[in-house]
Amino acid sequence: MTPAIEITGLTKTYGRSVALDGVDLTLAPGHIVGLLGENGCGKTTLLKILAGVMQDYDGDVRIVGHAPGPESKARVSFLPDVSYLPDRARISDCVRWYRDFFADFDERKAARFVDSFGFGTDLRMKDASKGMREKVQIALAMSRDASVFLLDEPISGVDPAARDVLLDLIVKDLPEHALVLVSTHLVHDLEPLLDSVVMMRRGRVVLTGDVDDLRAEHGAGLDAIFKEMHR
Ligand SMILES: Nc1ncnc2c1ncn2[C@@H]1O[C@H](COP(=O)(O)OP(=O)(O)OP(=O)(O)O)[C@@H](O)[C@H]1O
Repeated sequence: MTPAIEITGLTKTYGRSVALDGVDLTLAPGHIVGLLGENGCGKTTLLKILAGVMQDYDGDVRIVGHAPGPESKARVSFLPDVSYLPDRARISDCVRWYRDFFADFDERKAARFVDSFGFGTDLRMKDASKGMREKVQIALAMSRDASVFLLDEPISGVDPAARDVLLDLIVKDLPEHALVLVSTHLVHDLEPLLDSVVMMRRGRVVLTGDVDDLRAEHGAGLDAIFKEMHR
């Protein structure tokens, strides 16, 4: 089966600063993978390149066999770590834009998700809290029938009780064979969801592995492994 993501020698610099330093990474479809690492280690940069929104890099990147571009973008659902929905938009507008823009968008699925939040589709983004915006953005991103979901810090703004609801939403009705690559600092919250992890440090991938294998090998949970690595 074609890898969901295949990266060879990926290097990205911002001026003299090296954000990604020769990243090699292959991820198979059908997994939920945590992208972990300290602040500034390159997670967002990596996700932006995979999403096709950052084009200036060296190395080879393939998403389901395609270099980042229109074909890969049609297969990738990207949730950035910033709020991108316009203030004036109502939730119903956002749902309509997604429907018009993405052929694989499931409007009924999105409506179910939004319904479950209980704040109605007339809500304007300017009146939504950070957490509410995050919920809407996750609902939109997860309502696509994508092959690869790239989620950058999806639950950082929501309260602990809402986190579980959103994590359920992320895994619920996931398209078969989809890869979910999710960056997070909330290792403990995401650990139950993850099949495997990619740990980064200073622009490099320093550890990859199956979560159960890592736990058995280190005799500790991901949080402890992460802290140990970054000590
Ligand atoms: N637009 C930019 N211009 C210059 N340097 C940048 C820019 N964006 C990121 N960087 C630098 O690139 C490196 C990687 O940043 P990136 O945002 O990818 O890290 P991150 O792992 O997502 O961090 P965090 O966990 O804090 O979100 C950092 O050193 C950062 O300062």
